[in-house]
Amino acid sequence: MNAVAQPAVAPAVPLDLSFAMEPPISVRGVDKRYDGQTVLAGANLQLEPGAVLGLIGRNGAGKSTLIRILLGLVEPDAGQAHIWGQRSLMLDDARKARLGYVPQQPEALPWLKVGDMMDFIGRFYPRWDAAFVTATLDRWGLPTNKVLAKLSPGERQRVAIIRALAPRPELLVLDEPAAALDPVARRELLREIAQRAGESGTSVLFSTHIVSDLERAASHVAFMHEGRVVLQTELDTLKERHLRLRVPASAAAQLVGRVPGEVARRALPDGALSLVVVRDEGVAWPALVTAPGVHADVLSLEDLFVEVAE
Ligand SMILES: Nc1ncnc2c1ncn2[C@@H]1O[C@H](COP(=O)(O)OP(=O)(O)OP(=O)(O)O)[C@@H](O)[C@H]1O
Repeated sequence: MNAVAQPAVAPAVPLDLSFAMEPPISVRGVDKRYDGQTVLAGANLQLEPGAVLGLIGRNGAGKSTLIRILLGLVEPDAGQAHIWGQRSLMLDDARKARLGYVPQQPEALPWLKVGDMMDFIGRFYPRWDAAFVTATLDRWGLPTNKVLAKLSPGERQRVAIIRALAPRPELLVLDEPAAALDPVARRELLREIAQRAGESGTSVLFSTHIVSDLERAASHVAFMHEGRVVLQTELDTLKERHLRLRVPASAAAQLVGRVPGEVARRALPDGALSLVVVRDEGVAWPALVTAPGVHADVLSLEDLFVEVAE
């Protein structure tokens, strides 16, 4: 009898859930310089199990670099990044198998047809959901018989998203997943992310500069500015815990040092100050909030982004 060639199937990853209690992502005091330029300066980030964390920041703020460091693809100059309690540079197979990543510009295996690439990659993942791949390629109108290199950037990004979701990851990291997507595709993606987090408890980190995407999908938001995460907060309590204060020039001149809970400060043309302050749950606002002439207002997510990123 002729031996029939069988596809090489990766051995099943032993089920080790001992790390499930650890935070999916923990980044502490990470520094990175490129060619003498400081890109990350003491960046911290924490993702709790089941949370959907949107990482927002302007172009060049350091989001992709932080993501690459936390995945162990780039070595930091200082500080530590951990995935489920293990150093990102030394991730074991059990953790890698439960991690999905969509890079900003997916470029892997461009010579393969979409369907062949999915079949090939699927062999490496014990929990690969082939039915999800077929159904989602069809639902998102993606051709299985087209070579990846011939897809549009948006189509390639959607293929990369399906590829990252198919192994049913418990941690999903997406670097600007919506950048090349049209508004309809963006909504579909955000719905998929929110559904995964809600139904399967998948923890998600995605970077973006689109505030409305955060409002649709995220439970938490981290603002990145000039290489640091300047603020990380829950979206539901954002409005109760943050205030913008307009401090008139006369009072601003007497302000010595930082105000308790201060997260951003901007000098206004007339000598007044615009301050953003945060308070912990159950803690009173600083006295400055009710000082004569000080005007306090509640911030929208977009206001807060503008205040911390200016
Ligand atoms: N490999 C590299 N070599 C040199 N400089 C780099 C490298 N990677 C990133 N940088 C620089 O680091 C800075 C931060 O880049 P990064 O891609 O992390 O920012 P970002 O917040 O993701 O930006 P964007 O929103 O535009 O994608 C930029 O000034 C960039 O030029």
